[in-house]
Amino acid sequence: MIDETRKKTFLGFDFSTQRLKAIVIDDKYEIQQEADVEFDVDLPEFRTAGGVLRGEHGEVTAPPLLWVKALDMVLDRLVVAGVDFSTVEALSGAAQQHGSVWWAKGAEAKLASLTPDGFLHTQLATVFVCDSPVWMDSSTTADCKALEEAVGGPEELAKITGSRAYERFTGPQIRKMYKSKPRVYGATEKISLISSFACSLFVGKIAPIDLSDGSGMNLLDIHTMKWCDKALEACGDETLKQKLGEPVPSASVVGSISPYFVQRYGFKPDCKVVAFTGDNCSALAGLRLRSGWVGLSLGTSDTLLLGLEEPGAPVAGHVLVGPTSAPYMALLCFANGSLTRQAERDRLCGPSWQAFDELLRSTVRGNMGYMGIYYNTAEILPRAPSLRVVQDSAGRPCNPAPQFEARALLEGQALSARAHSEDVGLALERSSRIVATGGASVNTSLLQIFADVFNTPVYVQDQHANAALLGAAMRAAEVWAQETNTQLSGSEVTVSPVAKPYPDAEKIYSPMLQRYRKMLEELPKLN
Ligand SMILES: Nc1ncnc2c1ncn2[C@@H]1O[C@H](COP(=O)(O)OP(=O)(O)O)[C@@H](O)[C@H]1O
Ligand SMILES: O=C(CO)[C@@H](O)[C@H](O)COP(=O)(O)O
Repeated sequence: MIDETRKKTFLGFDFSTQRLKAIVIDDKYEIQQEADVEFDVDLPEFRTAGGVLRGEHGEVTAPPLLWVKALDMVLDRLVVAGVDFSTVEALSGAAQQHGSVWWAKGAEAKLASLTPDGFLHTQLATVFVCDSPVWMDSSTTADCKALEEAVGGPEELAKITGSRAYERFTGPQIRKMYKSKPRVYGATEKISLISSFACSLFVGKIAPIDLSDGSGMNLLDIHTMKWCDKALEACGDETLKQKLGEPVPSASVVGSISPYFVQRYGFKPDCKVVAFTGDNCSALAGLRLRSGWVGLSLGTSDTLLLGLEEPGAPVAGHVLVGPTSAPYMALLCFANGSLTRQAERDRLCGPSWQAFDELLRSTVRGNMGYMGIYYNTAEILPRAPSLRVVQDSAGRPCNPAPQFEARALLEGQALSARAHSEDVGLALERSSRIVATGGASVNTSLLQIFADVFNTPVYVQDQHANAALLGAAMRAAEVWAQETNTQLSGSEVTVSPVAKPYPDAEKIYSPMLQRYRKMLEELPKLN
């Protein structure tokens, strides 16, 4: 029997690219406490830039111990913020997608026998076989080709797994490890996604991969919800299935919290741990999009999200298993999001969003014909290397004044999002809305540009600017309520308009969209 009078809270985490965030909500979804740890700033000893380490040939990794140490830190920050962990009924989390964590032999036993008087990071220092390849990695083109060929071509792979082969997807990443570092592969007991790795820390055993994040691997059959044997065979040996474990629905309780957290932080022994999922999946869960609404996540990457009733067969972008009620979700991901905006801002006017905003305000919509493509990192959509292309109104290469570059950058990002969303059949109607979330969703000038370019109003959620984080805590609450047969008195999440398209938006941006498509066609292609 659940004691109705006792205070009940739910804890959510987001292990995203640049930081670890944590939030405590009550059973009415009201936010109680929050804390975060910024990897580059708070944990400089790992020497990351934007949360990652870069190699010479497109390899991008992060040390998993960084995330473990960040968890030690964020929990201590929650203690300082006054969190009473004994009120937490359930917790869940989100994480940057596609990255893989390679556990050494004996790791599971270690997770089960942590002593409460030590930090996690000191006790888990030797349980990882290597650094984790993350979603910005673009070094697996050959593995993508091999996987597509083995399964019967890119269209066939997309039909089965929801995506053609993408460099950052975990299947090609595993194949690269298997082929180029067989000793690392051989020494690995289990392979987790970053989401299931984070969940494992809480549950004290290797946690299962959830179906929604699991469909970002090019390994899962999104129709049968089982691993695709042909894809597994192409990416590893006969031990791969066992290394990955059986995937579970995202709304599963994977266990109770491990004794470590009970003894060290005062959690209840029956605090439930709900499967962790991908950050975009969690954002979709947190945004509660209605029919015709589209999510726009402006984190390190920019992504477009929406719920789907049917999987379809995408020509570009991804179909994932849905994290909540919609059976499937569509995802488009642009690698050059906030970090590119931030780097260009620094170059053009120094480290102030206000100064950047002043630059924007001294230009007009349509930017007098100046247009640009700014890829500071290899782009995912379209597949392209880092580059910069800036043109004047006659289509000539140019080097315009900073204010024109500022607008060219943001208009270019929004035009790219519109062009690619149209290409996958996403048609916005008069009643449509874009609901923005993520770190850059506080920037109303950026949201105004998206509203104009899409000719669609942009809203933000009233409760929190990070739907992935809020979504994690909400999923914990909902799955707990279902499991314990409890009615949540939960208030509805609400959204408010922040940017409305100007009446002449379509007239300005429709011809620019045609020009932008041409610029995209002329980009150098990756092999
Ligand atoms: N006012 C702002 N305008 C534009 N971007 C912003 C603003 N404030 C923060 N950001 C961007 O938000 C990004 C972090 O967003 P966040 O959603 O926390 O990323 P992630 O979840 O990928 O770690 C930073 O890279 C920063 O550039
Ligand atoms: O690769 C993808 C989605 O396919 C990225 O969106 C990652 O999931 C990183 O998320 P953020 O840290 O940018 O939120």
